[in-house]
Amino acid sequence: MRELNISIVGVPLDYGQSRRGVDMGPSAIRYAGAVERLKALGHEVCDEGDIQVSAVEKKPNPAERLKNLDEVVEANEALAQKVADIVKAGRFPLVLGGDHSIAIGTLAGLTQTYRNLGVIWFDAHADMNTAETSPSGNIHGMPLAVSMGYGHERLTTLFHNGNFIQPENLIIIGARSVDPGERELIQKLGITVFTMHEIDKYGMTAVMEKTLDHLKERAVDGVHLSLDLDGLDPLYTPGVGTPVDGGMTYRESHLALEMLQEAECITSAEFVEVNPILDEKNKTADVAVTLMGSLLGETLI
Ligand SMILES: NC(=[NH2+])NCCC[C@H](N)C(=O)O
Ligand SMILES: [Mn+2]
Ligand SMILES: [Mn+2]
Repeated sequence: MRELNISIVGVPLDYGQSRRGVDMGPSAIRYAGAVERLKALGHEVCDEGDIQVSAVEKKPNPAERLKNLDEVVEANEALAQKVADIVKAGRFPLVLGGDHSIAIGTLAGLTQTYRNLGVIWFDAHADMNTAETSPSGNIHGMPLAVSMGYGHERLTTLFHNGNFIQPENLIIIGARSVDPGERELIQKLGITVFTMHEIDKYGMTAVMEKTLDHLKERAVDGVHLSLDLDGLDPLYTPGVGTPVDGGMTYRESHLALEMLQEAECITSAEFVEVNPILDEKNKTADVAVTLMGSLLGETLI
């Protein structure tokens, strides 16, 4: 097993969507024992604390296409800088959300160093809306579009050196709620999506083998795993703001991450959308931590 120098960064941000509570995700994940679990596997772990997120009152503003744009930009700029510094120090960034808009900052930080980054996006959603296509105005539904250069200029230029994620380097796994504008962009860019249909039909083993083969063919120089806990079925992860029935099982998700561990390809990861207010006895954060274990070296025997 690879022994890593892991830097944990919490992002207590909930401005990328409308429900409060997901800002407490990092605390819930720490409480579930993330640091201890990873140390027990032999990794060196440094908890670098949380990114500062300014506290303002969330006011619905019907004229605002993108909700809380200033706050989302500010937190993501700080996160991008932090992630870039962690990578430059030769460490493995492990980012704890927070809503999924934080992937904008994580990916902007990573692409400072990685020129041909692969991204595995584990999610019920495609998160590929723009201001024009979004049904909600929630920025957590937009980070993938932004990371490929589509969307509001303040988001696409955030901490940016013009090095976007190549659409061919992106793989979405577990999708089952895709908006019309997202479907168009997926088709236009030829994004690889393994929806629940493909997972049901071929099984998770085949889906992960195809994912790994694809990234190898693309000759990526790093692979980021962005794991939205709503990718799993809400039976297992009820503490998320936008649950969608018919998701991946607990074992399918573990298998996927165990296969990524066996392939030793992941160079950074983030776990997002844990909302302890909506959760049942911290179940969703507990699942996030057991998944981190599988991703980073835990085996059943
Ligand atoms: N990261 C998430 N949970 N995203 C949910 C997005 C839901 C919907 N597609 C929207 O754009 O509003
Ligand atoms: Mn989602
Ligand atoms: Mn998401």
